[in-house]
Amino acid sequence: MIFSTISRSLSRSSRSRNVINEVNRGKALLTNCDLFRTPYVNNFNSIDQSDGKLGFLRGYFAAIGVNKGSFSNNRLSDFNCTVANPGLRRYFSNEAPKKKKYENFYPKEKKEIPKEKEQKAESKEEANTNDHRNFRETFMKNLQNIFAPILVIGFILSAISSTPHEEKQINFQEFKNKLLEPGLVDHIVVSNKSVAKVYVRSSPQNQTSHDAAEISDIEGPISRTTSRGNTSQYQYYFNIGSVDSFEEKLEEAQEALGIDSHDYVPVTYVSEMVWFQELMRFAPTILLLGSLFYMGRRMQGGLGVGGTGGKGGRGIFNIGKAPVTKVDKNSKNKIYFKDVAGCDEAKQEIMEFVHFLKNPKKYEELGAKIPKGALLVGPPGTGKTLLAKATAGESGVPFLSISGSDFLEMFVGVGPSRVRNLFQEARQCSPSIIFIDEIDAIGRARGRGGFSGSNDERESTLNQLLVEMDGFGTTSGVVVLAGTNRPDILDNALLRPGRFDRQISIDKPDIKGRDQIFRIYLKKIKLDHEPSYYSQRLAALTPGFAGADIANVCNEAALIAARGEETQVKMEHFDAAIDRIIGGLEKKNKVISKLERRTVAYHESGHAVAGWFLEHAEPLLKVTIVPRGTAALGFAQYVPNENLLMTKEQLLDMTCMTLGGRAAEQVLLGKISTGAQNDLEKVTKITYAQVAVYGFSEKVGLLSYPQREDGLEMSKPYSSKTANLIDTEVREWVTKAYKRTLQLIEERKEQVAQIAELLLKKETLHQDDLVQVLGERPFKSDEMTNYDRYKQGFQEEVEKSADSVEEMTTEDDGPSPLVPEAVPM
Ligand SMILES: Nc1ncnc2c1ncn2[C@@H]1O[C@H](COP(=O)(O)OP(=O)(O)OP(=O)(O)O)[C@@H](O)[C@H]1O
Ligand SMILES: [Zn+2]
Repeated sequence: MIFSTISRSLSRSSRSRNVINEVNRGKALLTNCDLFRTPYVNNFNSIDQSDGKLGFLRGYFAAIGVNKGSFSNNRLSDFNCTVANPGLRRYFSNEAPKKKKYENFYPKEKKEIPKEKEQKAESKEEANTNDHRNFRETFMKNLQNIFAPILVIGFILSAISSTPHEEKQINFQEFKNKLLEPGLVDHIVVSNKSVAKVYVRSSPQNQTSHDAAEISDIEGPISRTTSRGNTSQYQYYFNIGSVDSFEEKLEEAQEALGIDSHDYVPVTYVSEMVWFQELMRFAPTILLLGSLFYMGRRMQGGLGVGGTGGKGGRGIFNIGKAPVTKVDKNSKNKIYFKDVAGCDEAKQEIMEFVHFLKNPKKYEELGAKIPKGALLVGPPGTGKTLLAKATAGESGVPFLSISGSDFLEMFVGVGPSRVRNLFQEARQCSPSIIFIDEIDAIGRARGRGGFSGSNDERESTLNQLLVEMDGFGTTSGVVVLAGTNRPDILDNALLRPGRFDRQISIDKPDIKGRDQIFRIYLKKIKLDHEPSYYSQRLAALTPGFAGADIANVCNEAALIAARGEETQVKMEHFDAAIDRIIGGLEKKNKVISKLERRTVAYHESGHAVAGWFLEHAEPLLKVTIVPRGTAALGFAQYVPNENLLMTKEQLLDMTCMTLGGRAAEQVLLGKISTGAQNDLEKVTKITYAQVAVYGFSEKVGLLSYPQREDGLEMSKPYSSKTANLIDTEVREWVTKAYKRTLQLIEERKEQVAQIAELLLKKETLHQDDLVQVLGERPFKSDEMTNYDRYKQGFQEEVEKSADSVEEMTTEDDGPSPLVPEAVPM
């Protein structure tokens, strides 16, 4: 099923391509030619996909060198146990140091890749999951932070308040007998109406003040001079039931002792504050306030859902503010145009905008209205975001970047308010540039395709965006760039002049573009040759790859080299990396019966031989029966040329080559298998396109009914009669093509068998092996094919242009050299 993976990306790219074509005044006619522009593979399909996951895991372990024996059988659950088993874990940990090796492949000063990745890792998801994981931890920590001090303070206070003085608790009886009777009581202080503190004279009342003074010298801080010139000390206390009963009892006792009522012990009443108790009284309030504060802090980080995730600073009251990344003059890690290879036209157009921004007067004087925005359109991974980042670095004006989905929030009204705030911020620092990535998240056509309630919110967000871009009271000085790979679903109002005036299309790079992108990424890798040696060959090998795929190839190659304990990355590693990217992981230990292997070999051999002897078929690069990916048992890989147009003959040859596998099965094995399903699917698609879209069929005529990619089409634009006609025509064409293929395979029967046997022996055959068996390919084209380029490189052809591009882009200071070219002076 290799093709399924490719075709998925293909359908995306061809979809956008479709649109781009429309936009580009129907420049390229053959949208479906994408089929042939990607590294084209005919693969043998297996029906059994159930063990895909296990296969993947096994592939992984095979690749990292884990003993196959670890897997006792085919069940996935076994994998779980094996990972839990410490032995395997050791394999993982053994892996760890190897990672360092991988770093070897990047020269030291080039630490950019990890950095870039770090930036990517700031992605919301990751931050959010981290948030959740850490929530409990942080909560506990905060709990400790807040409450531990409170507890400690409380403890200290309580300790202070109950500092063990030498006071002794006594009862009233003792008080009466031991203190009152000998006349030692100086005075009594009743604290808080509950405790009577007895201040004791060191000597009975009748002693001289001289003695008392002597005593006072030795006494501690609690002593105080009494009103009678004597010192007293608080030494005893006792609890009283109530003030009344205490007074009564005291009076009684003094009366009984015959003390004169004038000499009665003076009693004073005080209310004392006990710190700890007071604190405890306020504790609930403090707790409440504390937790409110804490929650508030959490809100700032957590409630900024869809924001920059945990960057913090956005509280619940800030929710209407968009999570913008701002780049200005002083920002570090800037990206420049030289970091974006290819897409020179797009660079020029963007710089034109920057020029508008910086010198508006010039245009306004002539009565020209300055364009408001540009849409960067292109398939995924072609560098739209990268180009926008580079614009930020290059333009020198403040650059506010946000993702379309960041506007949307779970609260109603947040989206529009974020748009308002974004533009407000941009206007404040104008001239400035706003970049909205993946604008389709909010820019989808209104009133279409959605039953969810979130639609209203999205629509009002879009409306606000429309208003901000070209509404009442908007001022100039702000340019809006937006990236999307689905311009077809955008609201028309967004695309009209005055809003996104221009569409800058960034297509998948052609061979030169790929060469340049490879150069950028190869520079970061330790190679055994010059980067240019590889970049040319690799560029020829990877038609249909976007910039992101190319970056991936280079990284993957370095990883594979590291895994093999190599010190340099070589061509074989790049080969393996490309195979892995287009075909998925190798599944060397997939259990395949001998018969199946034979079927696969003959099938692939059929493709190879058919392609070899068909003039317009793509030259084969290699054919393999090593199972790869989720379900493919083998595939043949071609090096397609980047044609913009395809002729009927070319398409016929393609069809026959694709049918070659099934034909070989039928002719040589006498049995057909399900393996050709994918091929047939492809053939059906190509033939339908020829008959119903490209007007190749005489019977159907020069009519074109392009299929809508979103599948929203309910009724066909033609009658059932035409539908019938199309169906019969397609069937006829395929039958004819198959007959032709059968004939070809019949003629070359022996060669097909030879190749198949060789395949069974060697598993992978390259073009050289085929030449040995089949002889040189009988067709020579006058033009250089991608395969020739792959073989020889294309030194002169590219060197000039590459140099000129470098000249153009490497100068950093001063106005970009692109500007004068772009702007008509
Ligand atoms: N022309 C290029 N030059 C250098 N690197 C590139 C180029 N195009 C893509 N890349 C690499 O691919 C990565 C992904 O590109 P980017 O995110 O810009 O793609 P995109 O077009 O915005 O994709 P999407 O539409 O999926 O968001 C970049 O980070 C960069 O590493
Ligand atoms: Zn096939």
